[in-house]
Amino acid sequence: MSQTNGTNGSNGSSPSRSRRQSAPYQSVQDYLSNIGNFKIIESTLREGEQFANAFFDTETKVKIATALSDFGVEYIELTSPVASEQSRIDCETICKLGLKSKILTHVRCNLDDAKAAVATGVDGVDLVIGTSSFLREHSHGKDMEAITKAAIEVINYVKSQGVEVRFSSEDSFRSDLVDLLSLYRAVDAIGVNRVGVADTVGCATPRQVYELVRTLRGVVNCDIECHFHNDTGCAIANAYAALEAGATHIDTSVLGIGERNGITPLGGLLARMIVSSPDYVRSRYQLSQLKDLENLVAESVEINIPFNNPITGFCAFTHKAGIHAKAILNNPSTYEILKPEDFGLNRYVSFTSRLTGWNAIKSRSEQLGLKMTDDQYKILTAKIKQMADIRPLAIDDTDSIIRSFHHDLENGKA
Ligand SMILES: CC(C)(COP(=O)(O)OP(=O)(O)OC[C@H]1O[C@@H](n2cnc3c(N)ncnc32)[C@H](O)[C@@H]1OP(=O)(O)O)[C@@H](O)C(=O)NCCC(=O)NCCS
Ligand SMILES: O=C(O)CC[C@@](O)(CC(=O)O)C(=O)O
Ligand SMILES: [Zn+2]
Repeated sequence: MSQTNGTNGSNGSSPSRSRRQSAPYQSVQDYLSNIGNFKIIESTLREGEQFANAFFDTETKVKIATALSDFGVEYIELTSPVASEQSRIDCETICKLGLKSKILTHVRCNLDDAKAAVATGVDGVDLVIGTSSFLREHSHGKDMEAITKAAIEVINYVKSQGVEVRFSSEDSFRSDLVDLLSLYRAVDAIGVNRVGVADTVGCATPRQVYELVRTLRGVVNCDIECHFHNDTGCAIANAYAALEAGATHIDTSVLGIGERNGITPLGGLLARMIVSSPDYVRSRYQLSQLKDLENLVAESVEINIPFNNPITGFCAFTHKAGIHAKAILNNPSTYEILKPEDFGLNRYVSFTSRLTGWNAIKSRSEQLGLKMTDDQYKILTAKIKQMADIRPLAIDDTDSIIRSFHHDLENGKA
């Protein structure tokens, strides 16, 4: 595959014109929308530890937390200190690193857990309690009145310790809306910093998310955090819909790792957001570190990065079909909404298949320093297609065909 630097084909159009071209379906922004002003609560070290393959020793947690902070996420959420003695020690260790990101830990909504959380030295405590009938009946057994009472008691305690506090309702999308709004209103009234909406089972659609968050935005004054599981493949779209509706914070994990098939992935969310809010995303996050960050986490939990991962999947910036290749070589925006250079990556134009066209072969020949006429490139392309019809060609194979064709031309044999 040949690499292009993405600089050819610039059309030199005015900023407003190119903005229109890059986002043709963007409408005038809704006044509620936070797509250009959101914060990331990075939960690889909490939700991510719930991923089936995850085992993070202290050294790995420190490496991941440091990499996340260097990347620029605003918050890092850690496993509850009551989960185990090592979890508690690790939480204290990470708090003492002096990272740029604020450190949070995630605990059940009870006083004992909250005291253990505050004692670790975190900047904030994320409280959670299930509000759906499923969880009220089968998880903790509390009714809405008892949940509200516990929430108020625990939030007041955390606030009294001078620590930021968030209150989230687990399984929000299968909870009664009136119950939910009354609970959020009650915690907002006592000064909670954020309320959290959680699609715990991944059942919500973007439209449902938009409607719930927009309604909630009218009920509370505090920030709104959203957490989306990916069971039905909507986790990134739901995060986007939440921001459009006025959510302020989105939970992510690197590669989306978490309970079952996980949550909104950090890279996937940024792929979505950089298209909508390029200046905001480029100014806040060290995008060229994304690949290393994903590799670090992938190695830690012993998985491969999926081929179709946004941004870092091995073929995310590979263009194969001849029609695409020609246009990409003229102007990368023809078939790319993301710019690989934003992430310190390169694009590749394939020139080794039966789908290859002569423009790609011309480009590759020129990279090899071999000049021919357009008609000669076309004959050469036909030969490559003939070979590629028989078996997949490697780059070296194709380069050899190009070189030998050119050599024959020079020697009057072709
Ligand atoms: C938290 C933890 C230490 C509790 O362990 P445990 O006492 O052995 O209890 P179990 O895990 O079997 O059951 C969960 C308990 O939490 C209670 N609970 C569940 N959600 C709760 C909530 N949001 N607020 C308060 N209590 C809650 C349940 O009622 C149950 O209590 P029980 O002892 O009366 O049965 C353990 O589950 C753990 O290490 N968890 C890791 C963190 C985690 O589960 N995170 C998921 C995200 S919420
Ligand atoms: O604190 C939140 O907002 C989300 C919490 C949680 O991750 C809890 C869980 O593991 O079930 C969820 O998905 O509901
Ligand atoms: Zn979750």
